[in-house]
Amino acid sequence: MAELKYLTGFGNEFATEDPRCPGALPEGQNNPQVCPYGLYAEQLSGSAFTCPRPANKRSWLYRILPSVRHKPFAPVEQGALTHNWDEAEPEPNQLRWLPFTVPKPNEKKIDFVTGLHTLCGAGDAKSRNGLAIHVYTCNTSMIDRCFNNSDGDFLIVPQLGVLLITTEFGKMMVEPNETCVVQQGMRFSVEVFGETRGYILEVFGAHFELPDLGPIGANGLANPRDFLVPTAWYEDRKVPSGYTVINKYQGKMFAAQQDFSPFNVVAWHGNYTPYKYNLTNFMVINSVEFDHADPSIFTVLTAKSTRPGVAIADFVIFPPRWGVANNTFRPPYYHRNCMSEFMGLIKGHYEAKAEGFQPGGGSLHSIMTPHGPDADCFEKASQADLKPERVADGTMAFMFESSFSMAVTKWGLDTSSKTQQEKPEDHG
Ligand SMILES: O=C(O)Cc1cc(O)ccc1O
Ligand SMILES: [Fe+2]
Repeated sequence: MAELKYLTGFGNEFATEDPRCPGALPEGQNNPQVCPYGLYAEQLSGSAFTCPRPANKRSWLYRILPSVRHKPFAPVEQGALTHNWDEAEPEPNQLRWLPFTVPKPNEKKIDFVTGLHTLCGAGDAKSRNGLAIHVYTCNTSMIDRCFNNSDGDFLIVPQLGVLLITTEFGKMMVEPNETCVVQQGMRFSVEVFGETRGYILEVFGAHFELPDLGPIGANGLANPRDFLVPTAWYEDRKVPSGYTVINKYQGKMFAAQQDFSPFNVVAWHGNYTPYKYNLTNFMVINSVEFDHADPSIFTVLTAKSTRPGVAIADFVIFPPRWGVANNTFRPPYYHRNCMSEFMGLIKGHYEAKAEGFQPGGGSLHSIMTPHGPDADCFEKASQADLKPERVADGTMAFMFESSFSMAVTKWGLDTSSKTQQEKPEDHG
């Protein structure tokens, strides 16, 4: 496949045409009486029409047929995806999962959508406030099927296998150690190339933003120019046997048939787009004299709540970096947090956790659940010679941190990946 081209910048006003159709973008207006090439103009709104300018998001898509040309939506098999937070009793203990099992291609063919499993979450899509954490495990590409999430935005963290994501806005290749965001309502289809696994942070009612930098200044952490946005790409493809548009709406899966590919957008402009980001571009800030800084210094993206400084969810990474602090216990401190902490591991190991935390697995430390380094880590770090040292080289752990008190799903508690929680005697 030819190298994909991307536009650059976080939240910019972009304009792009498939090079096969120069002049497809109307000039000077959004909906001329007749669009170039006889295309249909369609707006996709990502914010209320009346949101203040900095938060106002919409894009104009110029397409061969309008999205409305579909048969009715009807409920379909739900699998392990749910927004029902009352399936299981509350569980305040530390939870830990071994790598989530990926189905072998010769066993059962599972694509990205059928491979979605909800682990935990809170709040709801109806009142537009909350989150869900899913894992996807799949082995097959979506063929003549696309997905759109009417409930919220997906921040996708691939851990195993590359995703080739075709969206209405164009194509993105996303590999482990990268992340991508597909926002509410954007149709996409996922091609995979073998056994594939990753994590999804879904937020309802907010979009991801770059965190404010305060005294850090104008640069640092995830820099806006490193975010990549697809360029327009279309196919003019009739599908007489039926193309399936899957729609997650209020936590339920629906499907509608149409007789053409939805990836028929010849040109688009706007600031409401999917995007991707390579985690190695993160400009890491840390303590250079003493003490362990809070992990908020590693925030890549935040989905803010209406309370200042309080996130519906943050996406935080633990990248390779130098540890230099003097007279300091350098690993994460023991703590109890008024936030929920779900952690996953893309590669390598995480300094503060015992053996059970492996790439492709996860852990949940819920609100006020005590946690911290295991005894071995405590012992070593308390006696370490504090010379400058590389921390976490070759590794990438991450955290979805939320102000919501999350419920764990039945699947999350019953999956064979669920393992022994940390034992008190492992600590301190
Ligand atoms: O619990 C964890 O491992 C995540 C975490 C890391 C850190 O450096 C400080 C606080 C924190 O919650
Ligand atoms: Fe923590």
